[in-house]
Amino acid sequence: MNTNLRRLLEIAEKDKRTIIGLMSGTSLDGLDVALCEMTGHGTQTQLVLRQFDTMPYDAAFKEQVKAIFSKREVDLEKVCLMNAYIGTYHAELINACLEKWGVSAQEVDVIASHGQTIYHAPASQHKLNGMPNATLQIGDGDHIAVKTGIITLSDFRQKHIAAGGEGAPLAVYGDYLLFSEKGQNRIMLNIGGIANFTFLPGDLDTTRIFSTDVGPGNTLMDAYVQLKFPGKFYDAESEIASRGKYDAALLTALLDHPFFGLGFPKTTGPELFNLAYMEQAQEASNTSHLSAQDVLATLNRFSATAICEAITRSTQENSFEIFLSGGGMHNPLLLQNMRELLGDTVIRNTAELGVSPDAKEAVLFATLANECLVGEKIDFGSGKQSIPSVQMGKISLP
Ligand SMILES: Nc1ncnc2c1ncn2[C@@H]1O[C@H](COP(=O)(O)OP(=O)(O)OP(=O)(O)O)[C@@H](O)[C@H]1O
Ligand SMILES: CC(=O)N[C@H]1[C@@H]2OC[C@@H](O2)[C@@H](O)[C@@H]1O[C@H](C)C(=O)O
Repeated sequence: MNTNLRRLLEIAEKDKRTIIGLMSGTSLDGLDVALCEMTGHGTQTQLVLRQFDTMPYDAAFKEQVKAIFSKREVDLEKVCLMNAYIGTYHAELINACLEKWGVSAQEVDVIASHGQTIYHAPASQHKLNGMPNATLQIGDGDHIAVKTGIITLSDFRQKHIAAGGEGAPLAVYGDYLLFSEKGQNRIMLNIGGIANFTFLPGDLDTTRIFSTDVGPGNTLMDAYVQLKFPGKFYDAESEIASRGKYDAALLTALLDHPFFGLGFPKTTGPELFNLAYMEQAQEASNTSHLSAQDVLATLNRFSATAICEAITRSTQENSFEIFLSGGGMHNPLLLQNMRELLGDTVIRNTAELGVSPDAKEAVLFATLANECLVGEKIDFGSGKQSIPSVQMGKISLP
């Protein structure tokens, strides 16, 4: 038997697995690297987060990715090159983390790599009859496996689509396995570039679990800051937006899109929520004259409104607690706007559940890899909210 295949079987038979989860999102702030120790599987999964770092991307790399990111027309050669380049770059960042942590590659059983989404095309957005939901993440897993010497699982989203989903959100699997709590309805809300949440019922009725994107999180605010304030990547501590006030006419125009009328679940991305979307709303509301501070305050209110309206529209429960994760939770004005819109709803974060909010998405991919290696079918959701019951991840042997 191939020695790597034998190694894979040995890993699957271990009581405890050491898995590195990776996440690189739409903000392009860096590669999230989470070193996880996992025992069990399914609802018996036990996780210890041993190490976590976000390895920052250099400015040149951010520009290289942005040149091929969420655009209908791109230089195909650049896409081809970046698939290999990102795989190699991620491998280098992983090796740097292992050295920093004093962990040898031999101690790591597998890597779970999300890769870098460069285009997301659910049928509700591409509207091409007869064509499937589709999504594309690059950063090839074979390059990571060879350059770290560690078996690597990658490209998780394709199986989700093959089994009837839109390739996202995948957080629902880890949210359900790690954060369900009897007697407490929970909303696991991730505020990344795009905001998404999972509803976890306190009665543990798995047919009532669902997960959906809700609209922009940080992505529009970040894009606008990068446009208007060169050298800045985001509105740290909402310092800029806090000096403005939101414009009701622009907010109404931003919310006036068919996406917000779609049922749940649904997914989206910067393919829709981008600067062109904002400029169209400004033209429609005759608000192109607004100051940068007022526009940013309005984009902040827009994200908060999209999030809160989706939660209240989709959750029939009269009591639930929200657990935040993702970088948007560090945006004070966004949280203030959400509290205004949600009243006395309790807003906490996943650190209170033992998982750093910044590490959560990388941890979720480690959980998906664990399920691929030792999990069994999980049946949850129902009807249109049904969630593909599949193990995900392509396996790359070093
Ligand atoms: N101190 C802060 N003040 C305001 N915003 C912040 C702060 N820290 C982080 N953010 C926001 O969080 C973003 C990074 O968050 P995160 O890493 O979750 O994004 P992401 O990985 O792109 O998410 P996703 O993959 O879900 O799109 C930053 O681009 C910024 O918008
Ligand atoms: C195609 C893609 O990369 N989607 C991301 C994006 O970022 C947030 C939201 O949109 C979510 O649906 C998803 O990532 C998280 C990790 C998910 O799949 O749950």
